[in-house]
Amino acid sequence: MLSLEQLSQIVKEHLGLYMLIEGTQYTSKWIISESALGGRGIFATEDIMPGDVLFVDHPLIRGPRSGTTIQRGCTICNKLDGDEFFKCPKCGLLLCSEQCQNTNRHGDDCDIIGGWTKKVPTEEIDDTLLSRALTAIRSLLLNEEQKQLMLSLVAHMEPPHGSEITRLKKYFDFSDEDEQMMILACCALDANAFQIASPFGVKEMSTRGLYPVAALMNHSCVSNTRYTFNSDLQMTVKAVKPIRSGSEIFTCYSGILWGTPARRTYLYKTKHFLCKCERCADPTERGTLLAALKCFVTECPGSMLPVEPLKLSTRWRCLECGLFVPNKNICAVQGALGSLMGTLDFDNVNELEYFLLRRIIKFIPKTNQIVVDLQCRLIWELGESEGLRWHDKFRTYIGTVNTCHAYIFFNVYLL
Ligand SMILES: C[S@@+](CC[C@H](N)C(=O)[O-])C[C@H]1O[C@@H](n2cnc3c(N)ncnc32)[C@H](O)[C@@H]1O
Repeated sequence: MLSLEQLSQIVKEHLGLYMLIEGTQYTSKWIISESALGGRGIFATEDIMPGDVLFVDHPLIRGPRSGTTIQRGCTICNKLDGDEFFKCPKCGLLLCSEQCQNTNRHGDDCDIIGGWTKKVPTEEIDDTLLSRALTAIRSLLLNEEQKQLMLSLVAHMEPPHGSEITRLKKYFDFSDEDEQMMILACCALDANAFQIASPFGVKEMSTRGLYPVAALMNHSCVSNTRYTFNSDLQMTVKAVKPIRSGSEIFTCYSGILWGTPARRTYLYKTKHFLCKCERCADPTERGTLLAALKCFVTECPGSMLPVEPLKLSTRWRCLECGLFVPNKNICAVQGALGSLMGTLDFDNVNELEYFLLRRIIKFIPKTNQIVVDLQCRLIWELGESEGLRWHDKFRTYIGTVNTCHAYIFFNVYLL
């Protein structure tokens, strides 16, 4: 592990190239330091105002995500599967066009993979597996300093990572050294990678990037920054609220509109920690009641919330009639709601609208994250689809969407 001084130096060099953006010099208003949450974090060295750019990071490695349900697409432009897709005869990577095949990026990928001895003919190589492993494979292209930076990031070793690399050995021979580096890259990616947003409406493979400076930011469910990507996949991190000198600068690893049980479970499963931030500790989540469920007493109009939200086995209590419900019953309802959501076709706007207005609202309070999520999706779709404009539907949603969203964004994100 590098010392804080060594890490700060490498980070400065990594960012140095990008400090001058559109003629503006951004001086850093933060340092890397020990965090009370454990490990390192980023801390303000002067008072920071909302809108201030904190840094512009660029990925050490980027590429397809590694989940088993990954979509099949071009490994260069990320376009999703079509008739014209083919495997590169030299390396077996999936491509959509000669143009993508002729890019430097593919040339680099192909040089590494094409340099390995193939154990089977190219047609028999599992291109989906190769795509899942590709981001880690790209770690072999890093120079020594970049490797050092990647290896200085937190890495999740348990449960064991890199099965996609081990499985590749059925198709290729590569050195133990390469294997070790790719597996370490998988561990670093798991702990630190950011999913890269693609422009709305563009159907692309989901991708991720290892942004090493952003990766040093710890999580808070009431983060004080937000990030955006430009077309070159640079990530700009800006403050969204005043940050006092000496305070920690946070990002949010989970969905901000998820209720506490959903956020904490996600953070535990993916980032291996149980968040204890003040939003997680507040049963009402700053009055937004995002996790609320309807009271189990049929005639009671009340909402139920966890009594001690930081305890995984907490009882829940109705705010109206005071009924206590054991955690296992709450989990059963949450599981059933999750299954119900799993049956939805999110591309079908009419189905979503029917589900929201006629079905789900009978079972959960209007403040619940599922209602909020469906409202967001509908606003998005109705605002974008031809002949289905958001303002035409305005009256239907005005009571719920306007007040609910303004309230949630204000309380959760901005305060
Ligand atoms: C992307 S890294 C953040 C930087 C990290 N602290 C370091 O020293 O490099 C993510 C890891 O930091 C820790 N972490 C981040 N936010 C946390 C929080 N709110 N509470 C506890 N641990 C946190 C967890 O170990 C998590 O897996």
